[in-house]
Amino acid sequence: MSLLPYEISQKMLDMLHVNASRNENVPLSCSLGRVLAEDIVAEHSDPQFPTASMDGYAVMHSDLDGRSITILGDNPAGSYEQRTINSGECIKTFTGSKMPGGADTLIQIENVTVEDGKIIINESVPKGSSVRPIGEGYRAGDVLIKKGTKIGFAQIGVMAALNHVMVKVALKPRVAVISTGSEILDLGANSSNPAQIRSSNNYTLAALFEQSGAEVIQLGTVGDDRDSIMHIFQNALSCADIVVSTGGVSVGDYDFVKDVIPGLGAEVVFKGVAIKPGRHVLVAKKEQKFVLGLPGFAYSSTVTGILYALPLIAKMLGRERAYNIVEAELSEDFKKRSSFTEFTACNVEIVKGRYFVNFKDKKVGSSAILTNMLDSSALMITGEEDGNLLKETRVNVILLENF
Ligand SMILES: Nc1nc2c(c(=O)[nH]1)N[C@H]1C(S)=C(S)[C@@H](COP(=O)(O)OP(=O)(O)OC[C@H]3O[C@@H](n4cnc5c(N)ncnc54)[C@H](O)[C@@H]3O)O[C@H]1N2
Ligand code: MOO
Repeated sequence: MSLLPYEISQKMLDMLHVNASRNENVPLSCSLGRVLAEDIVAEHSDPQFPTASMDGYAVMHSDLDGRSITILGDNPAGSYEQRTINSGECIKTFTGSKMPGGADTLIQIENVTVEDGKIIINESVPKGSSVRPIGEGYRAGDVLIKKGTKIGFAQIGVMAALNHVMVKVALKPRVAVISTGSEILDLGANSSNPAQIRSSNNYTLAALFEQSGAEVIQLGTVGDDRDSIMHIFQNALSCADIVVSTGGVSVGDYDFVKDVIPGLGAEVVFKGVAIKPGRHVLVAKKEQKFVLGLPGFAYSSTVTGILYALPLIAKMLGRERAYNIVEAELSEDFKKRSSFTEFTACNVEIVKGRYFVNFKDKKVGSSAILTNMLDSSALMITGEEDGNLLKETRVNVILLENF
């Protein structure tokens, strides 16, 4: 079986045309975790007027020379103060109030004594003190949040401040997930013999895709039966943008998925990539939809889900990239196991702003070991040309948080 180099498989994936223009309007309060389908531009500056940031007296700084200053009255927050002060005058002004015209400084209540309708300055403050200038936060016309951004708490707050009651977000791509294999038992199903294996792949992948912004259609498990597999794939294709299956793509007598996918009328983009784990991965396209046949092993299916499904989901959402790759330094020697591009579960530590990689408690074995991805794990990438690597070598790692 000839295997495609990893870099070429990624280029081919990247060249696939993906429909990235579908969007909907949702209430701001329902938009957490969704992906913005438009730039958020400030319609006004923040603040729109010079605004007090302390409770005190709005004054002319040149008056703070020890003289007493006459209080004209109160200016509570929210009132549209129209008065202008002249030299020798002040207005009691509160945190959040628009500053009166003529005032350039706010002297706090704690710094003055009030006597006979006047303030006496006990301790002066610098010019402009406790006044938020126009545009302190942003100016009208500033692009505050870019299209393609995943909405988090800060984005929600900024959009609320701009009175975005509704938000235009990318439609969630629909991803159907299927586990194949006669030996696998779906969650909660009774076991009839100890050789059966509890299915984890369809749940791992569903969680991974949901975390990446997709809507998941969980289709459970199907046995190694050509007709049943064909039937479940046809159903999946009728309702999903991407169909992702695990198992049945290698060379065994019961590996039917690799034959069923072309039988669906899907065009195989590639099958077999020089990666470890996941060399049997199959990517196919049918019109605007995609079918991914991932290998059955739990670690292989998760890694190939990250490498081949997440970029499609990200593109459909209009996001720039599916995951973050950072440069890190090996804290220990690393033994490469194959001549393929390898994705090795590792621990990532941040020390003084730099990433370091170690393999403490990571087991070396088959591609079934999903527990290697627990804790603060990442995937270290070593290329086809790499051999064993010495401590302190710089490597690239895929961070597995914040998809
Ligand atoms: N003669 C060869 N044998 C194998 C080759 C090969 O090239 N020649 N490739 C090996 C590699 S590498 C992989 S990866 C697997 C991939 O095989 P399949 O995709 O056909 O997967 P299965 O055989 O169906 O399952 C493999 C393994 O994973 C377990 N599994 C399956 N589904 C689930 C699930 N939903 N949850 C948890 N675990 C699952 C399954 O029980 C098997 O143990 O083929 C190698 N063989
Ligand atoms: O393709 Mo397999 O995933 O190398 O174990």
